[in-house]
Amino acid sequence: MNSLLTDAQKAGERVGLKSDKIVINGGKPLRGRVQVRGAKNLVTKAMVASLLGDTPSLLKDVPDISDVQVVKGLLEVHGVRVTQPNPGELLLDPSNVQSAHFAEIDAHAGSSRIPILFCGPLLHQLGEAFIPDLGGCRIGDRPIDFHLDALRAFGAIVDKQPNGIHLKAPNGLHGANIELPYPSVGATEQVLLSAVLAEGVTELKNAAIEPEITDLIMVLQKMGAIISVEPNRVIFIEGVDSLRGYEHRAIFDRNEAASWASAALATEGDIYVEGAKQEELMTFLNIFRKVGGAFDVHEDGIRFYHPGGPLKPVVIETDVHPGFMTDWQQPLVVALTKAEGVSVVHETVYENRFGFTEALNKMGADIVVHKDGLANVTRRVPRRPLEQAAVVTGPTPLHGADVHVPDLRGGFSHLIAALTAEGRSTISNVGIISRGYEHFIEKLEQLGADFSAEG
Ligand SMILES: CC(=O)N[C@H]1[C@@H](OP(=O)(O)OP(=O)(O)OC[C@H]2O[C@@H](n3ccc(=O)[nH]c3=O)[C@H](O)[C@@H]2O)O[C@H](CO)[C@@H](O)[C@@H]1O
Ligand SMILES: C=C(OP(=O)(O)O)C(=O)O
Repeated sequence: MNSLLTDAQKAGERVGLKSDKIVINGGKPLRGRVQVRGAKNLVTKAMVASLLGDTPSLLKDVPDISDVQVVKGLLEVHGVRVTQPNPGELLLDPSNVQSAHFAEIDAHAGSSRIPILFCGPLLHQLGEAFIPDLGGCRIGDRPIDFHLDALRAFGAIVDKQPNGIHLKAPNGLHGANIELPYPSVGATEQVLLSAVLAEGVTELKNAAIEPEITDLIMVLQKMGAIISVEPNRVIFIEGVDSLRGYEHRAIFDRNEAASWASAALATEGDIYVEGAKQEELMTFLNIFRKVGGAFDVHEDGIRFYHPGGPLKPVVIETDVHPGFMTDWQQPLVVALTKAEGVSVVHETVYENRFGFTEALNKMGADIVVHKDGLANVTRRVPRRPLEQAAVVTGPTPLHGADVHVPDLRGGFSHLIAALTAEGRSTISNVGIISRGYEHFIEKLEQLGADFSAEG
């Protein structure tokens, strides 16, 4: 891959995106059907889990997104044979797992945060691991201290190097008692992927319990792991001697589903999201309804639509599951610019996740970001020192503008904003969107959007 390309161009190139820029003529409601497949936030981790087995794994409903390609490349440099028996399926054969050179690993690390999850499996298989500096969305510092503390507790020796970290486990990994300072998704996955083959029992307190974590636990249980999820965010893992491959259909991408739902509402449209399920979206659906959106739950998907009438302002606090997911707020904020009154979004998970609002303001929105958050005595989520709040005053009609995608969800919100705006918008750096939205250009076409992808 050409090293002069930007991260967004590289991400787009991995899935065959023809252009890093699209021009949208807004003002047309999105109507039609789209399909969501496996969740980026599960599929990539299940791919890493295949490293732990001694027979091949078969993963189904794998979306064609660039983060999947990044993890595929990383597995391949470590000797895993990755093939596609049928569209949307990956067969992952770990029978020849081997060490890779740092430069090779670094070249494949891409814009994803998944490389950090290779630590436990590689330590089990090879006794050492090189992990390059991480990509992923730039939405805060995104430290990896919980990951490294957990790995040290298992007995790993961590050596920080200029471009990444090197880990060794000369005496293998041993079960540990770990309490996370915050229910981090990634750190919980790190513990799961390390503990399943560690000697002895691991007790993890303050674990994340997102649906994608439950799905990963199901994958690991299919492989032969013994994991029990207890009340109050406690997980026990009894280490076993070996694991086999799994066959698994990935949980649907609830973040993509919520994004299309927000697109339907903001554009005053009607989108049937095939593959969306109610249970994992319950918190989103409540807020969607409070804002004025309508939905019908069906067996094979959910229809999201604007039923007419004015949209209403809401107060949202993003949170860990079962709270309002931080990845849902950006697309929904576009609909909030159309609500009659003042909405507030408290972002409590990341310290810098309102970068996308600048572009919305350029398009005519009235969004004020309070960098130190806002006091609110009636709130549900305990206040975190890092949080910010966005105050969205509506309704403000949006007009076309030239904007640059800052991150994955922010990028999708830019697409929606441009689709609702009066006139023409040029959106650059759209390759980032292909990190997590499968075939989004084709889906926009299916929904009748008026746009062209420029070279
Ligand atoms: C690939 C993937 O699954 N990404 C998701 C995952 O990210 P990711 O797993 O990176 O998110 P975490 O849950 O770990 O992060 C939550 C918070 O914990 C902090 N933290 C995390 C680890 C650590 O070692 N130290 C630390 O301070 C982070 O900076 C952040 O403030 O969960 C997030 C929260 O649901 C989602 O927004 C991302 O879409
Ligand atoms: C923050 C996100 O992803 P990642 O953790 O992969 O950067 C996201 O999916 O919105």
